[in-house]
Amino acid sequence: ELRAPPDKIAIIGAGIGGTSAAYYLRQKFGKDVKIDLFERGEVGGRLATMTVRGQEYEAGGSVIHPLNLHMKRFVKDLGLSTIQSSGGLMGVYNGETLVFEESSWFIINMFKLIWHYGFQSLRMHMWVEDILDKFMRIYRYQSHDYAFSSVEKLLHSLGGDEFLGMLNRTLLETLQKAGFSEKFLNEIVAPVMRVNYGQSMNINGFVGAVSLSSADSGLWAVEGGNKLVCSGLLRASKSNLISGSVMYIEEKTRTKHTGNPTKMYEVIYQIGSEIRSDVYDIVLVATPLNRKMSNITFLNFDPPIEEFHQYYQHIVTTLIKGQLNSTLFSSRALDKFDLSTILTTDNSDLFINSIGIVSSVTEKDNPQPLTDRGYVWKIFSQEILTKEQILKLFLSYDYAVKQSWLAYPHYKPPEKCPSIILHDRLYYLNGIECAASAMEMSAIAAHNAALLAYHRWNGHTDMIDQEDLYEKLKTEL
Ligand SMILES: Cc1cc2nc3c(=O)[nH]c(=O)nc-3n(C[C@H](O)[C@H](O)[C@H](O)COP(=O)(O)OP(=O)(O)OC[C@H]3O[C@@H](n4cnc5c(N)ncnc54)[C@H](O)[C@@H]3O)c2cc1C
Ligand SMILES: CC(C)=CCC/C(C)=C/CC/C(C)=C/CSC[C@H](N)C(=O)O
Repeated sequence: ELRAPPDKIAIIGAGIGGTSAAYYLRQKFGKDVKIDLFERGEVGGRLATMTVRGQEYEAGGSVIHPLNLHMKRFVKDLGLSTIQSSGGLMGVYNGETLVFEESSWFIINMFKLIWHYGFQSLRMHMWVEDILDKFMRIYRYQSHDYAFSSVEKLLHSLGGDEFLGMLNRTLLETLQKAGFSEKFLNEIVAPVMRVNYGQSMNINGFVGAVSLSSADSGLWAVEGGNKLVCSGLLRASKSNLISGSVMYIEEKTRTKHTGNPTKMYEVIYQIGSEIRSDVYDIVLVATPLNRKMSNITFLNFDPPIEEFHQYYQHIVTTLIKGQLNSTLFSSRALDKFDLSTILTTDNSDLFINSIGIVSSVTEKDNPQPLTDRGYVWKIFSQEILTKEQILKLFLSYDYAVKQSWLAYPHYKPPEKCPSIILHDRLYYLNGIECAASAMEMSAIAAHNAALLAYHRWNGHTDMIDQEDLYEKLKTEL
């Protein structure tokens, strides 16, 4: 019942979304389809490293959850190795003092948490676990080849109205309703949102839960850099990398070798000063669609493709090798200061969101000071740090590098996610970021888009937007 596979597929963007789409499209459509992957920057996109004194450190997407099964699978299939994220002790600074400090003794830590916040930390853990449990259903659905035509339908199939409700309410509203105290929210939850998404608790409840899951143990990264997954998937998918910038996509009618006039997509792109074009049966857009980030124009579509104006949050990653000025945070001298990560509260009025010691992408053990004059610290801030600000943070430093990002959507519930199907055979992956931006979310969107493109090409409508999948697959056991 299968139609002949398409001749050519284009994917725009070689981040984790685009490269995993290439991998899954190859699995579904087989070896004969030609897959072109367009990338105007570096393969990896928001997975990138920066170098300090000859060592590489993650500058963008850095930690992966132990239950992120697509990322786990890629690493295994590609023969890559992993590094466990080193714990270290965390403290929370409110602009005046450290309102919470972890202890290296598990039991003392427990007592501290209970003393400060009662059993809220445990309740929060259970709340996140319950959401993760439902979220994990996606792997079952995808392993049975089911696909969804919108982000909302995908989320509904996992967690029903509860998940859709989370998209439409702020994390603050959701957690207040669940009875968490102001103190716990301000001193623990808000700092986690600031380090992960550079935003307040006014982000949507779903991305809030994803963010809180990063407090689980067992986080990991890829040895050599997470971007190795992208270059590995590109190779494994036997796709053709075109290092150029896509400017326009236009619908065109072409006569194929069968002699039939066929609707196709012309992709017009720039390499250096040269403009080229090629036509494709299927196109997947794997980059956020907005003027600042991808600047792709859709020409002559009837009806026109909707314009996307999603605003992405500006975040700066700065890496500094130096000696922290611990007195900024505590009256203790540096030799008594054992925190390796400092988060900040929303009202801290500080020019940073967080600061923490980081390991290089090859360090298997706990981070080591590069010389006796200091560790490498990673700082997240809304704006580029001035020299005066760096000198406030460090007693001395001898190296600083920075990278500015349009990092993730500026979350503002209620969220209306962009469509996955932009046109007949034109698909958009990054709409999923409106629910939550993370490597695994891009991989899930990529697998879904590959399945959707495959089923729509072959007319398998029964594999798309099936309701009650959880119950159906349960009885299939
Ligand atoms: C600072 C930071 C920290 C993060 N930390 C984590 C983390 O710890 N864990 C986690 O899971 N996630 C994290 N994330 C989020 C994660 O990195 C992203 O969700 C994920 O990498 C997005 O991948 P993507 O492939 O969808 O998009 P991208 O990586 O943005 O890929 C899109 C690609 O398309 C290319 N492109 C754009 N326009 C065009 C065009 N016109 N023509 C050709 N190519 C084009 C771009 O150059 C880019 O390479 C972090 C992100 C940032 C910025
Ligand atoms: C998608 C699911 C279920 C889980 C992903 C959990 C996760 C790893 C979230 C992190 C998201 C994120 C944007 C983190 C940014 S900062 C990361 C880190 N603290 C750093 O210092 O770089």
